Amino acid sequence: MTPPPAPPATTPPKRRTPAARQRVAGLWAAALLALLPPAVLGGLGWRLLDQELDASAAALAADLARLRSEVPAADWPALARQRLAGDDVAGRLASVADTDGALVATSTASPDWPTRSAAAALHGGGALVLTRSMRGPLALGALLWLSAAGALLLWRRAPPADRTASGAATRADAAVPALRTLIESFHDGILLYGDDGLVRDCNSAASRLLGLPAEQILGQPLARWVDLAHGATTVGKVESQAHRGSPTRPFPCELAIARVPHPGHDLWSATLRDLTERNLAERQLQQLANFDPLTGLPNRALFRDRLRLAIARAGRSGQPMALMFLDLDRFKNVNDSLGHDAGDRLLQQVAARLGAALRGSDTVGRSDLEQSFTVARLGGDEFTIVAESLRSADDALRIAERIQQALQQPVLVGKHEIVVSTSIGITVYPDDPSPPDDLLRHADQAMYRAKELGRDQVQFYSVELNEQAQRRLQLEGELRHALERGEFELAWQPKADIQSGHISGAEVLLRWQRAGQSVATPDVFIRVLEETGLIMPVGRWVLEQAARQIVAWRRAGLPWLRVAVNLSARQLRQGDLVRTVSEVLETSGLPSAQLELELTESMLMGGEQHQRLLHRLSALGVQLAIDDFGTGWSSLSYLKRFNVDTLKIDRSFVRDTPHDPEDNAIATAVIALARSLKLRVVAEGVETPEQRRFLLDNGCDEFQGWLLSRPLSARAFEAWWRQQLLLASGAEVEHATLP
Ligand SMILES: Nc1nc2c(ncn2[C@@H]2O[C@@H]3COP(=O)(O)O[C@H]4[C@@H](O)[C@H](n5cnc6c(=O)[nH]c(N)nc65)O[C@@H]4COP(=O)(O)O[C@H]3[C@H]2O)c(=O)[nH]1
Repeated sequence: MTPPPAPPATTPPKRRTPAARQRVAGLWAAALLALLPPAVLGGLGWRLLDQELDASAAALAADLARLRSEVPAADWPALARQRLAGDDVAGRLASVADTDGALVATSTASPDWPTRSAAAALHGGGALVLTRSMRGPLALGALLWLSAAGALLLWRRAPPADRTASGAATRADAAVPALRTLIESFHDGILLYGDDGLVRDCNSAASRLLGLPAEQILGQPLARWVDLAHGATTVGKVESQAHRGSPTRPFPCELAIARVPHPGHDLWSATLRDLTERNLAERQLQQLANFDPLTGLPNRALFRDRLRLAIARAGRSGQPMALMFLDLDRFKNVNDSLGHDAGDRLLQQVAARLGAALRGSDTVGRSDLEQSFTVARLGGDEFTIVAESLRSADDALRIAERIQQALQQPVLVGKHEIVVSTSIGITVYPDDPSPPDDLLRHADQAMYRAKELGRDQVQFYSVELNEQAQRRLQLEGELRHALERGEFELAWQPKADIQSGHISGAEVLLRWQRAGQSVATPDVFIRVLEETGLIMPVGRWVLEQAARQIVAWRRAGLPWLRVAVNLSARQLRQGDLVRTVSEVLETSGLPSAQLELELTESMLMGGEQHQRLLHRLSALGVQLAIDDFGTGWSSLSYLKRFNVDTLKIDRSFVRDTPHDPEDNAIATAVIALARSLKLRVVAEGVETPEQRRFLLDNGCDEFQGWLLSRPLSARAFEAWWRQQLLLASGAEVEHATLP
């Protein structure tokens, strides 16, 4: 790039500054000072010369008068001429006149102009005029005056430092190289230039910044390299642009211009600071503050800004705008099973797919209007899209469907092919005329509803949804205090040997009893507990309560009973589960073999970390059971790798046995798998004698379900259990009557 032409180095017509006025006054004073001493000296010298001439004339006249009195009158003129020719009057013109004024004698000298004459009367008559040239003394005086005036003028115009005492001057002289070294050490480029804009001097940083040796910079106009939009002599600091190398490349700079007082004429200094790195750092900071580092999409902060602008535009144009909230379905499973790196890569690919799906004006089959989209990642697996310039809410639905289609294609993450689906919540402005934060909340609520409807769904926001969300918020608030208010209870559901019907254990199930309300089952609140993290203290409470109860029953004379406690994925991920379990065992006195932890399949797939954790739990002597087996990401290799003791056939597979061949096949396959891996297999949700018979015939070990007992309060369970024990001890017949 060729630098712009240098602006004319003119200074605007200006009134004299105080400094300039001071300088002029100084000059007058200097001139006066310079003039006065030579004038005084000259006057005095002139007078002295005059007196000396008068005295010489008087002495010569006396000499000539004596001569005239001593010689005869006829000889006197010749003697007079002889005397005048003597060296006394050398250089001076002397003329002697007789008493009648006739010229008697005259010397031969002819003094240069200007001359001065002195007359003396000859004793006895006649007169003498002595004339001498004043050129010599005058020339000397003029020379003296000039040199004095010159010296004074120079003194006046020299910088104050130069007018210091000689010692200080010596020090200043010595400081000059040090000053140069100092300037050379500056990282900023410094260029010195005159009113004409031509560079007089520069430090090596300037030459480095401009990418040229100093020789190629000196004598050249500064404007060749630096954009001087504000003028070359406008003192101040501005951000500008400079040009480096040849051919030149522009770079941003900070330009500071200062006036440098200098004898004779002012100089200017331009200090150049390269802003390339600073600007880069600023851009990086801005990037960090506004964009998600993983996907490069706008983050929540930038998204909020864009949403505000989009609302304003929609308000002006009257064209609806849709806000979509996307959440990937079962993303946690990917994270848990394939690890966070895989999860990250999946999110990156989803971001790219969203961008690709929305690119182009025919996104919703329209080319008449220029639509614009903002895709952002709010965090985790949550994405938002602002779609502007819609015709109606239908457009938003078509966009959502397009996104779903785009995401349905399998994503390759490492060696794994993953199929993701997404739940989408939509709210449309101005149908929903809420402020930005509420719009976001409404889209989020709609997304929640979409998830509840069974994933991979699209749901629009509605007033009813809002009410539902309000209820959830209220639930959350109430759950936060449920533990301290003692509102949680445990329900106990027995498990029995499928053959003998002997009680083999019990599963504890959480219940929430709010004052004045019916008992709530986990489907009402467990998800909220998990999402809010409240599952951590509540989960610990369940463990403690269950262990304490079993020990209390044992102390009350009942046999040991293996108790199964459900765990949430969050309890595995967060906190130190092994420590919690061992503390609970220790404080309660429950033998570890009497505790069974029920996990879901997806929890097994949390990679190495979960594997280690489960091994440590197993090392404590605790039993591990896989709940709802067959519903998740069943993987035989996981079963082998973890020290699992029990498989539980999910009740959804038990429900339609023995009538549904598919369920029969799954149930028998799980049993066969458990047998071959030497695991205990428990069927849950057994409600009918036929189901029990079918499971028994196929080799199931234990069963659990309403056929045996519904979940009971601790007191009811104890009573039921005692009765069962009684029956078992005295009346085997009773069991035999079980179908
Ligand atoms: N239709 C039918 N249902 C039967 C039958 N027998 C038992 N059930 C129900 O099946 C569920 C069995 O528990 P789950 O599969 O571990 O599933 C549990 C478990 O995953 C979770 N949960 C319960 N308590 C806790 C807890 O303390 N911590 C955690 N993290 N989760 C819990 O909540 C889920 C639901 O618990 P509940 O509502 O108590 O529902 C229980 C139980 O009441 C039957 O014959 N027919």
